Amino acid sequence: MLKAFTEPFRYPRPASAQQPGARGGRKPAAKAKNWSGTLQRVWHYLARRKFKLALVLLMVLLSSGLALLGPYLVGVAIDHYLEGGLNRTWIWFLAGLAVVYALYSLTVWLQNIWMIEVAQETVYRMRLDLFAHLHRLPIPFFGKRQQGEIMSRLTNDIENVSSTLNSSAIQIFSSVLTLAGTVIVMLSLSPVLTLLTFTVVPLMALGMRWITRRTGPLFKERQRRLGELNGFIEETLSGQRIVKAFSQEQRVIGEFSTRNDSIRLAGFWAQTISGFIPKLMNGLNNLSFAIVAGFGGILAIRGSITVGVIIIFVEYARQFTRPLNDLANQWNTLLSAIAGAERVFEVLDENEEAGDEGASASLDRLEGEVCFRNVSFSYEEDGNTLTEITFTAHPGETIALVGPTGAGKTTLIQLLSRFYNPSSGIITMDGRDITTIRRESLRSHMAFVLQDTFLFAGTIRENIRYGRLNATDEEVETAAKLANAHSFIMRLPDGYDKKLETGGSGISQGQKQLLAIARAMLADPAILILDEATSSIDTVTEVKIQEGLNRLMKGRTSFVIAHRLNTIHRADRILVLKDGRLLEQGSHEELLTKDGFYASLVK
Ligand SMILES: Nc1ncnc2c1ncn2[C@@H]1O[C@H](COP(=O)(O)OP(=O)(O)OP(=O)(O)O)[C@@H](O)[C@H]1O
Repeated sequence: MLKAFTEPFRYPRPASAQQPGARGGRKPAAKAKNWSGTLQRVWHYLARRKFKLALVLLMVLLSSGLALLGPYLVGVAIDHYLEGGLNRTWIWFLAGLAVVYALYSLTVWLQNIWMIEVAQETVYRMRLDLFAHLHRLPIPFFGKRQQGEIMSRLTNDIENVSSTLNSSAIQIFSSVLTLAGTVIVMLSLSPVLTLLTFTVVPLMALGMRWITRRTGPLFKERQRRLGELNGFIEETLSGQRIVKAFSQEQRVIGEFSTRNDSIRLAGFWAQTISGFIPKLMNGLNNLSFAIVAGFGGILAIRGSITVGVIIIFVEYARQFTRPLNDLANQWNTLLSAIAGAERVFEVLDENEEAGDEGASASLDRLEGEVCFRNVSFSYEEDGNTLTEITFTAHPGETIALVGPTGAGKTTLIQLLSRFYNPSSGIITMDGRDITTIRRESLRSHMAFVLQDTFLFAGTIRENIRYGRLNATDEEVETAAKLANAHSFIMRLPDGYDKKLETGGSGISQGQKQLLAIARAMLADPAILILDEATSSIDTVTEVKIQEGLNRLMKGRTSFVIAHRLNTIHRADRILVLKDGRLLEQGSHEELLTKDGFYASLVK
């Protein structure tokens, strides 16, 4: 029972937090840049549950105190037995000991569940804040970073913080307390025996340092290679069609095998070397046990200490090496959690979509007049993607954007929807500078039908309703009818309730386009942005799409990135872009007469 009592309590770690191979919680310590700042911000989250946290701390204090009291009472009980034999007082001692054990278990259990509650609430908030913040970040942020990398902050890094808060944080705190308490009680009982017990500490520290210095870089290397392997898996799975189309399966499997093997090797050495830690600790523990027993025995024979004190020291010697071991184990976990929290805060510190601070106006109505006045823009510091663009689109007009690849057609649309702000010049809608209008309000008057229509996992009905969330079922169906999507939807097994998988696999390219048109129809915008599909669609569907689009564009100012000659033909105005400059503008006939760049493109 004594052993069970003094056995260090291990907080259960969620399976996902266990690093395969990082035995004993020894994970690579990614370096945190600003310790105190990060801890303060984590504290800010934790402080939401101050009362619970205070209870946890109280329980940690109590359990640490009880952990010290147990062995002490055992020693005293033994001395008492040696002196007075089996009597009433001795029975009371045993009963007291049982109460101490029970209270210890209770306090540990309470601190554990309360801390889990606080930790889960903390990471729930952090996750929510991060996700909401990601949705307020400007588009360039997503261009600069890999999707997988952002995802890993939302999942791995937050999980790292979560598991550390769940377990390591209080384990470290209670280890420090137990260690301090043990040393104080040991010193008060026998300073000589305390010093003798401590002779193994420098050996432990040196041994641990020697081992962790070698395993740290190995675990880190293993994590790095694992990260690279994840990237490789993600890439090959999402590019599966290309892998198969070019018969690259064997090469891909070969490369995977090489990468996999390098992880195996790094993991093998990291674990083999770190496997010495428990052996070393055990050996040194036994040594300190022998020292206490041997020298304690001599001291007892001389009468300077009692047998009970030797028993207490034996237990304490065991007890103080454990917190040391725990501290060493948890340290790396703590460091990597701080680094994880830092990565989360790094994203939280990213500026939200710029420019909305001064944009307080909202648009109740929009006629749809769009003006570009000397608009220039560049993605990079230097260079110009668009230069001095000036044109006016009157309400209800269809504007076709044409030009060779890389001319700046998409960029012009990005500026119009305020995904980016112009470097110079001004864009107005109904005469108002669009930088003064809140983005949300501005975009509520716009709808997009893009080449790569994104359909979410959900039913067809839900996907169309994305255009206007409060639309009724009837409105959804009316929009689908106007978009020419109704007939194909009705032919599907579950009609409007057919479930689509992410990306809309299961329906054809043309059908996706029809759904996108229905979605835009439902949004009923004043301004429409169309990116005409370049992929060939069968003639029947093509006609349906065209009909749907014609109905959609009626009465709205439409910008079409046009690829088909008949779309361009029908446009009220054509903007001809080349190398970021607006070379020509006018109707098809006007531009042909001009016999410039457009005429040469048509020819
Ligand atoms: N996020 C970005 N960061 C840096 N440069 C970019 C970015 N997006 C586009 N560019 C560059 O800006 C220029 C204009 O690109 P844009 O996509 O507007 O051309 P486009 O006319 O739409 O071409 P396409 O018809 O091929 O789609 C190109 O030179 C392109 O390389």
